[in-house]
Amino acid sequence: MTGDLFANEPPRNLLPFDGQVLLLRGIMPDDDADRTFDRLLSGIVWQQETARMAGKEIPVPRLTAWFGEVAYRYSGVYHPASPFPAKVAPLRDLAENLAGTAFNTVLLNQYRDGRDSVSWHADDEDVLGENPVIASLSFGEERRFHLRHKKTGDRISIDLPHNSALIMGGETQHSWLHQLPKTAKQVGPRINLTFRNTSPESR
Ligand SMILES: O=C(O)CCC(=O)C(=O)O
Ligand SMILES: [Fe+2]
Repeated sequence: MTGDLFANEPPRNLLPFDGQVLLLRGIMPDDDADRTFDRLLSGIVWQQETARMAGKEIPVPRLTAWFGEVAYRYSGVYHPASPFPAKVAPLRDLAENLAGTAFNTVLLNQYRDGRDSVSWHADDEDVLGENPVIASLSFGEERRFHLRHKKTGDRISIDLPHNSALIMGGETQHSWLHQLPKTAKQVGPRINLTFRNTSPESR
Protein backbone atom coordinates (compact mmCIF):
# COMPACT_ATOMS: atom_id res chain seq x y z
CA MET A 1 0.00 0.00 0.00
CA THR A 2 1.65 3.19 -1.12
CA GLY A 3 -1.07 5.56 0.03
CA ASP A 4 -1.15 7.00 -3.47
CA LEU A 5 -4.78 7.60 -4.28
CA PHE A 6 -4.01 7.70 -8.01
CA ALA A 7 -1.62 4.75 -8.17
CA ASN A 8 -4.01 2.77 -10.33
CA GLU A 9 -5.14 5.59 -12.61
CA PRO A 10 -4.29 5.05 -16.27
CA PRO A 11 -1.49 7.42 -17.32
CA ARG A 12 -2.66 10.53 -19.13
CA ASN A 13 -1.13 12.11 -22.21
CA LEU A 14 1.39 14.75 -21.08
CA LEU A 15 1.33 16.55 -24.46
CA PRO A 16 -1.42 19.13 -25.12
CA PHE A 17 -1.52 18.31 -28.87
CA ASP A 18 0.39 16.77 -31.82
CA GLY A 19 1.54 13.56 -30.16
CA GLN A 20 1.40 11.31 -27.16
CA VAL A 21 3.76 11.06 -24.21
CA LEU A 22 2.95 8.81 -21.23
CA LEU A 23 4.99 8.43 -18.05
CA LEU A 24 4.68 5.05 -16.30
CA ARG A 25 6.11 4.80 -12.79
CA GLY A 26 7.20 1.73 -10.83
CA ILE A 27 7.57 -0.48 -13.90
CA MET A 28 9.11 -3.30 -11.81
CA PRO A 29 9.57 -4.09 -8.10
CA ASP A 30 11.97 -1.55 -6.52
CA ASP A 31 14.59 -4.21 -5.65
CA ASP A 32 14.69 -5.35 -9.25
CA ALA A 33 15.03 -1.79 -10.49
CA ASP A 34 17.96 -1.13 -8.13
CA ARG A 35 19.64 -4.34 -9.24
CA THR A 36 19.00 -3.55 -12.90
CA PHE A 37 20.67 -0.15 -12.50
CA ASP A 38 23.77 -1.67 -10.82
CA ARG A 39 24.08 -4.40 -13.44
CA LEU A 40 23.79 -1.98 -16.35
CA LEU A 41 26.26 0.47 -14.81
CA SER A 42 28.95 -2.16 -14.31
CA GLY A 43 28.05 -4.78 -16.92
CA ILE A 44 27.62 -2.83 -20.16
CA VAL A 45 30.60 -1.85 -22.29
CA TRP A 46 29.99 1.91 -22.39
CA GLN A 47 31.41 3.91 -25.29
CA GLN A 48 32.52 7.50 -25.47
CA GLU A 49 31.30 8.57 -28.91
CA THR A 50 32.39 11.74 -30.62
CA ALA A 51 30.42 14.08 -32.87
CA ARG A 52 31.94 16.12 -35.68
CA MET A 53 31.31 19.82 -35.14
CA ALA A 54 32.91 22.58 -37.20
CA GLY A 55 35.53 20.11 -38.42
CA LYS A 56 36.45 18.94 -34.90
CA GLU A 57 35.71 15.66 -33.10
CA ILE A 58 33.95 16.60 -29.86
CA PRO A 59 33.17 13.93 -27.21
CA VAL A 60 29.37 13.65 -26.70
CA PRO A 61 28.46 14.55 -23.08
CA ARG A 62 27.30 11.05 -22.04
CA LEU A 63 28.33 7.42 -22.51
CA THR A 64 26.38 5.23 -24.91
CA ALA A 65 25.87 1.63 -25.99
CA TRP A 66 23.76 0.19 -28.77
CA PHE A 67 22.24 -3.25 -29.42
CA GLY A 68 19.98 -4.42 -32.19
CA GLU A 69 18.81 -7.25 -34.34
CA VAL A 70 19.43 -5.15 -37.45
CA ALA A 71 22.28 -2.90 -38.54
CA TYR A 72 21.84 0.76 -37.75
CA ARG A 73 23.59 4.02 -38.62
CA TYR A 74 23.66 6.99 -36.27
CA SER A 75 25.75 10.14 -36.43
CA GLY A 76 27.12 8.73 -39.68
CA VAL A 77 28.52 5.66 -37.89
CA TYR A 78 27.53 2.20 -39.12
CA HIS A 79 26.66 -0.24 -36.32
CA PRO A 80 26.37 -3.86 -37.46
CA ALA A 81 23.65 -5.97 -35.81
CA SER A 82 24.64 -6.82 -32.24
CA PRO A 83 22.38 -9.15 -30.23
CA PHE A 84 20.70 -7.98 -27.02
CA PRO A 85 22.80 -9.11 -24.03
CA ALA A 86 21.15 -11.04 -21.17
CA LYS A 87 21.09 -7.87 -19.05
CA VAL A 88 19.02 -6.03 -21.65
CA ALA A 89 16.78 -8.74 -23.16
CA PRO A 90 14.27 -8.82 -20.23
CA LEU A 91 14.05 -5.02 -20.37
CA ARG A 92 13.08 -5.23 -24.00
CA ASP A 93 10.27 -7.66 -23.09
CA LEU A 94 9.10 -5.22 -20.44
CA ALA A 95 9.28 -2.24 -22.83
CA GLU A 96 7.30 -4.19 -25.43
CA ASN A 97 4.62 -5.07 -22.90
CA LEU A 98 4.35 -1.50 -21.63
CA ALA A 99 4.24 0.05 -25.10
CA GLY A 100 2.22 -2.71 -26.77
CA THR A 101 4.58 -2.89 -29.73
CA ALA A 102 7.74 -4.75 -30.81
CA PHE A 103 11.25 -3.26 -30.62
CA ASN A 104 14.37 -4.51 -32.41
CA THR A 105 16.98 -1.93 -31.35
CA VAL A 106 17.99 -0.11 -28.17
CA LEU A 107 20.21 2.89 -27.53
CA LEU A 108 21.53 3.17 -23.97
CA ASN A 109 22.68 6.45 -22.48
CA GLN A 110 24.62 6.88 -19.26
CA TYR A 111 24.56 10.40 -17.79
CA ARG A 112 27.46 10.22 -15.33
CA ASP A 113 26.59 13.45 -13.48
CA GLY A 114 24.89 16.80 -14.00
CA ARG A 115 27.34 17.79 -16.72
CA ASP A 116 26.09 15.01 -18.99
CA SER A 117 23.13 15.77 -21.24
CA VAL A 118 21.50 15.31 -24.63
CA SER A 119 20.65 18.43 -26.61
CA TRP A 120 17.47 19.26 -28.54
CA HIS A 121 16.62 16.64 -31.17
CA ALA A 122 13.79 14.48 -32.47
CA ASP A 123 14.09 10.75 -33.03
CA ASP A 124 12.85 11.15 -36.58
CA GLU A 125 15.32 9.16 -38.68
CA ASP A 126 13.68 7.61 -41.75
CA VAL A 127 14.55 4.09 -40.55
CA LEU A 128 12.24 4.55 -37.56
CA GLY A 129 9.27 4.95 -39.91
CA GLU A 130 6.28 7.29 -39.75
CA ASN A 131 5.05 8.05 -36.19
CA PRO A 132 7.44 5.74 -34.32
CA VAL A 133 6.63 4.46 -30.85
CA ILE A 134 9.69 4.84 -28.60
CA ALA A 135 9.90 3.44 -25.06
CA SER A 136 12.47 5.14 -22.87
CA LEU A 137 13.28 3.40 -19.56
CA SER A 138 14.97 5.31 -16.73
CA PHE A 139 17.09 3.98 -13.84
CA GLY A 140 19.18 5.83 -11.27
CA GLU A 141 19.17 9.55 -10.60
CA GLU A 142 16.01 11.46 -11.48
CA ARG A 143 16.63 13.97 -14.29
CA ARG A 144 14.41 16.54 -15.96
CA PHE A 145 13.29 16.02 -19.57
CA HIS A 146 11.95 18.80 -21.80
CA LEU A 147 9.80 18.77 -24.91
CA ARG A 148 9.47 21.85 -27.15
CA HIS A 149 6.96 22.17 -29.98
CA LYS A 150 8.74 22.91 -33.27
CA LYS A 151 6.19 25.52 -34.41
CA THR A 152 4.42 26.95 -31.35
CA GLY A 153 7.39 26.80 -28.96
CA ASP A 154 5.14 25.26 -26.25
CA ARG A 155 7.29 23.60 -23.59
CA ILE A 156 6.65 20.60 -21.35
CA SER A 157 8.89 19.57 -18.47
CA ILE A 158 8.83 16.04 -17.04
CA ASP A 159 10.92 14.64 -14.17
CA LEU A 160 11.99 11.12 -15.10
CA PRO A 161 12.29 9.05 -11.91
CA HIS A 162 14.18 5.82 -11.25
CA ASN A 163 12.18 2.76 -12.36
CA SER A 164 9.98 4.55 -14.90
CA ALA A 165 9.15 4.44 -18.61
CA LEU A 166 8.34 7.31 -20.93
CA ILE A 167 6.39 6.18 -23.98
CA MET A 168 6.41 8.57 -26.93
CA GLY A 169 4.07 7.92 -29.84
CA GLY A 170 1.82 9.37 -32.51
CA GLU A 171 3.15 12.55 -34.10
CA THR A 172 5.52 13.36 -31.22
CA GLN A 173 8.74 13.07 -33.24
CA HIS A 174 7.34 15.19 -36.13
CA SER A 175 6.07 18.00 -33.98
CA TRP A 176 8.25 18.14 -30.87
CA LEU A 177 11.96 18.24 -30.01
CA HIS A 178 13.23 16.82 -26.73
CA GLN A 179 16.33 17.28 -24.58
CA LEU A 180 17.81 16.25 -21.25
CA PRO A 181 19.59 19.40 -20.05
CA LYS A 182 22.63 19.64 -17.81
CA THR A 183 21.96 20.46 -14.16
CA ALA A 184 24.07 22.40 -11.63
CA LYS A 185 22.76 20.07 -8.87
CA GLN A 186 25.03 17.37 -7.46
CA VAL A 187 23.54 14.28 -9.06
CA GLY A 188 24.62 10.68 -9.45
CA PRO A 189 24.46 8.61 -12.61
CA ARG A 190 21.31 7.94 -14.61
CA ILE A 191 20.88 5.20 -17.20
CA ASN A 192 18.33 5.44 -19.99
CA LEU A 193 17.38 2.72 -22.48
CA THR A 194 15.57 3.93 -25.57
CA PHE A 195 13.86 1.06 -27.36
CA ARG A 196 12.94 1.59 -31.01
CA ASN A 197 11.79 -0.39 -34.01
CA THR A 198 14.27 0.23 -36.81
CA SER A 199 14.29 -0.92 -40.46
CA PRO A 200 17.55 -2.57 -41.43
CA GLU A 201 20.21 -0.34 -43.01
CA SER A 202 22.64 -1.52 -45.59
CA ARG A 203 26.25 -0.56 -45.26
O1 LIG B 1 17.82 10.21 -21.63
C1 LIG B 1 16.69 10.36 -22.06
O2 LIG B 1 15.69 10.26 -21.34
C2 LIG B 1 16.47 10.72 -23.51
C3 LIG B 1 17.42 10.08 -24.46
C4 LIG B 1 17.10 10.40 -25.89
O3 LIG B 1 16.38 11.30 -26.17
C5 LIG B 1 17.65 9.57 -26.98
O4 LIG B 1 18.49 8.70 -26.72
O5 LIG B 1 17.24 9.77 -28.13
FE1 LIG C 1 15.71 11.13 -28.22
